[in-house]
Amino acid sequence: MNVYTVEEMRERDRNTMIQHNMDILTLVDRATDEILDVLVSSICPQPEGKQFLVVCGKGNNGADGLSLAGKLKNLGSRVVAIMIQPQEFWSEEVRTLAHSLGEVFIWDEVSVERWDEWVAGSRYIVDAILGTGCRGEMEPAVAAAIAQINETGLPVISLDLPSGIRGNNGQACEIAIKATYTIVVDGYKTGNLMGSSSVYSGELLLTKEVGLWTSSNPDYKKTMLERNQQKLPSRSKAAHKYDFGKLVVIGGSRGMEGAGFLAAMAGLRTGCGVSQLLSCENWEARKMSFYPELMVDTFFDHQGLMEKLKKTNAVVFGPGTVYVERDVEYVQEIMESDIPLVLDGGAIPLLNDLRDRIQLSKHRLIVTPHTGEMARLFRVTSRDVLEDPVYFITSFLESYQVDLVMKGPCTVIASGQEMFFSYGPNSGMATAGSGDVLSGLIGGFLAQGCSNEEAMKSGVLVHQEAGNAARKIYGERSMTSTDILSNIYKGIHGLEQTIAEDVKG
Ligand SMILES: NC(=O)C1=CN([C@@H]2O[C@H](COP(=O)(O)OP(=O)(O)OC[C@H]3O[C@@H](n4cnc5c(N)ncnc54)[C@H](OP(=O)(O)O)[C@@H]3O)[C@@H](O)[C@H]2O)[C@H](O)CC1
Ligand SMILES: [K+]
Repeated sequence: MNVYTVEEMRERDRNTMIQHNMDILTLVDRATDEILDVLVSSICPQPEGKQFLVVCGKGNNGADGLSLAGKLKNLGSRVVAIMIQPQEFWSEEVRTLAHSLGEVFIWDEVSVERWDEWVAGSRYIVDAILGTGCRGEMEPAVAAAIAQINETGLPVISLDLPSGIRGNNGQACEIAIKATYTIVVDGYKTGNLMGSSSVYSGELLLTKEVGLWTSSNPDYKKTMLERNQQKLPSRSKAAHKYDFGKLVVIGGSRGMEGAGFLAAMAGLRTGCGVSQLLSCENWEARKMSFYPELMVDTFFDHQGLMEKLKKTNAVVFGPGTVYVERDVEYVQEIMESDIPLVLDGGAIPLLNDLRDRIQLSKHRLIVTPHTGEMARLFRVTSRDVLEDPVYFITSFLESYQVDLVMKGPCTVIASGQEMFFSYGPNSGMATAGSGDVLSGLIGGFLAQGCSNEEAMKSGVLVHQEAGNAARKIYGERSMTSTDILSNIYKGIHGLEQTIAEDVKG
């Protein structure tokens, strides 16, 4: 399933029209065939006799609304179509569609009584006010309509995006539609997945592709992260524990001891044979091991560290550490050895110190910042990153030449010329230690010989599913990172099951 920015979507529309000699009305017609298909199959199986209140804007999102209204009418539904803007502002396409629909009302001319009567008689509201064309400032008439729709209590079906959610970053304008369903046309927009979109979108439902031109060579190919893209490391019954790899987590510090333990333990749960937590001299992990199955040790200098990393297949550096300049040399040494390395937490700011030396790394580094850590690296605010996440992801790849897992409500894996979006909103994942579990999972897969891409994908998928399983038991409020950790097995089972089904065909 592809993901597009608004600019990419516009380019696709433009090229489809030029290369296939197609006009906007044909595109809208194709889009609403697919929207109707989703509406009937997933929301309202018997639309005949039911009333839909369809509220439309002056652009192509509004054209989608009017075209859908016509098709619902043909199926025997009752339709009340309202245009927000007066006629002089309508696009050519909107004019044509409104004309063929027959009766269309203008927002400013609708009395309160009429509105109340329509709301009382309707089963659904269709929100076709704004789609990908939404810009920041909200016009008063649009804001008023959105507020009034939100107050009705009726299920709202938003077309493409909830009106007021911006198509690239998912940020809400000062007001936005609170949808029950959002039917997304042709491919996810980055704004369907990121920012606060999950608060407004309700259930996301994607239409089939509508036959738009698609670049065979995009700057960055963007897709949804899907389970069936994965394979797990193989396991032999005759194996020795070192055959399954050894992970070392260099983590924890005074006051943040648990982070290192969570990461090391998460790694062990992926199936690696040995997992060790190493702490440096200022905090002796040995004195407080929470888990008997972990090896725990301390190092005091370079030599001590490299000695301890013998027979190590992957290192995660940074869960629960704080930035110390001395760590630059430790990280550099690991980079120059043959050991795959994940930089997390307190080790992320070291990237700026290491910038000139990253090319010396034998393995491409994996870095796992959340948006705040990303912002600090670029010396901007988190708000700046949230305003244009795709720009910052691409800048990150280009500036540092590393692989990236940007953690957030929608975690994004970025590597080379590709991005993978993992969408599955769960507020319970925003809890202390959740990121440490994730970096440990990625490290655990790396230690078993997975490539960076496989380890990042499996790590993110397992983390999300373990989080969903923890939510089922404890709920989003009460679940903690220990609960995510103890449900990792369910995430792994999920992946194993998908792989088994794929093999069966
Ligand atoms: N890509 C596809 O497969 C297809 C998508 N389609 C649908 O088209 C929309 C995008 O349509 P577009 O016309 O580009 O944009 P919108 O309909 O979202 O709205 C643009 C108009 O709204 C005005 N606007 C923008 N922001 C605001 C605001 N905050 N307050 C008030 N008004 C606003 C803007 O007017 P200007 O004054 O700036 O000129 C625009 O005119 C996409 O989302 C799909 O639903 C088609 O189906 C074709 C296939
Ligand atoms: K909309």
